[in-house]
Amino acid sequence: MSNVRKPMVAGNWKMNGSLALLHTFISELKASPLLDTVLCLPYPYLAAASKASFKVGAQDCSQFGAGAHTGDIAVGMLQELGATYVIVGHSERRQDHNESNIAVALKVQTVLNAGLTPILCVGEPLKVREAGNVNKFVFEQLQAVIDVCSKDFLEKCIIAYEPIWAIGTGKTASPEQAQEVHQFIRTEIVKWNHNAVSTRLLYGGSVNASNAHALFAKPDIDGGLIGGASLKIDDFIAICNAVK
Ligand SMILES: O=C(CO)COP(=O)(O)O
Repeated sequence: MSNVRKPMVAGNWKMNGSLALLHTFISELKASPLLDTVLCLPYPYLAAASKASFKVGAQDCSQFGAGAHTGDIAVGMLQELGATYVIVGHSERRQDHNESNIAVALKVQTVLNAGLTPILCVGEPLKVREAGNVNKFVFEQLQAVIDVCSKDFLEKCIIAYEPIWAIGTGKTASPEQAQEVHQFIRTEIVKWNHNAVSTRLLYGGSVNASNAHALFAKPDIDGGLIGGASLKIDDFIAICNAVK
C-alpha cells in the first residue's frame, strides 16, 4: 500500500445477498476517511443502498446508452440510483457471457463517458499461469481497452487484478505473487500514462480477514475486490480495517 493512493476496499456481492443483509450493512458498515469503501450490489438492491454511508457500485452494465436491448441495464440508470462505480470485465462475465476484450473495452468507454468509475477486472486462468504467460495475458487485456478508450482512461479507472484460479477457490495468490503482477501492471500503465501512478490497483481472489493485511501491505496493492467475504459483515469490516 502506498501513501500516494487512497486505499479502497470494494465488495462484489455477485448474485448473492438479500435486502435484509443489505440493511445490516447499511447500519453497521461505516465509511472511513482513510479509505474508499464500496459495495457492488446486484441491480435490484441499488436503490435501497442510496442512503448508505459507503459508496455503491454495479457489477456490469450495457455498452449501449439506451435502446432495444431486453434485459440489459444502461449506465445512466445506475447513475440515477446513486451508483458511482461499475465493475467491468469480471472473469465470470467474460466466461458466462462470452464477453470479449473488445466488448469489455466498449463497456469501459460507456462507463467513463457517463462520468462513473469503471473497476476493470483482469487476470489469468490457471493454464496461463502454469505456462508462464501471466504478464502477456494481462497486458493484452489492458491493451484492448487502451485501443478503444485511449491512454487517458488509465487515470480514470480502478484496475482489479483477479487471477481466475484464486476466485472463490480459497486459494489466494500469495502477497508476493499478487505484488509481482501489480508491479507489472503499474509499470506498464505508467509507461502509457504518467498520471496512472495514482491509479488504484486492487487485488481480488479469496481475500479474507486473515490474509488481507499481508496482501494490502505490498507497495502496489491499493486494496481489494472482495467476493465471498463481502457477504459477512464482520469479515468485511475486518478487511476494511486491514488497510489502516
Ligand atoms: O471475484 C471476486 C471479486 O470480484 C473474488 O471473489 P472471492 O473473494 O469470493 O474469491
